[in-house]
Amino acid sequence: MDIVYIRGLQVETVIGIYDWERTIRQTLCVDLEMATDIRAAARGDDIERTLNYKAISDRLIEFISDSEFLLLEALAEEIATLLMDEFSIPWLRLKLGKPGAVPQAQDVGVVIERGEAF
Ligand SMILES: Nc1nc2c(c(=O)[nH]1)N=C([C@H](O)[C@@H](O)CO)CN2
Repeated sequence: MDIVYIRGLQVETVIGIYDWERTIRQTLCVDLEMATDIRAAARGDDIERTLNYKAISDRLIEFISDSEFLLLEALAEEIATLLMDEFSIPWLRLKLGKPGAVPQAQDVGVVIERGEAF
């Protein structure tokens, strides 16, 4: 199994359970690992045969920017479903960090794995 990844993608959005959080935009940090087999793309030197991290980053930015979830958990599940459906990803590991949420912590958030690796 091979991995195409995106690390440290920063996106501003409305997210949080408190009233004050519904009135501001906060920065989330996305780390994403996606299972794939890169051999066909490598053989053909062909972007069409692999997971295009630029296209996936653009989709993530669009979706997260437009969303207004309360919980990171809810956003993470929606992102996983969307990416697996739209880009035919069999397995992914997604980390959503909310670095500003707890001032005493460097970062807080969730990590999920969905699908089956091969
Ligand atoms: N497991 C979670 N815990 C908390 C979340 C969350 O989304 N998932 N959210 C908050 C607040 O919105 C927080 O980020 C404000 O500082 C608290 N705990």
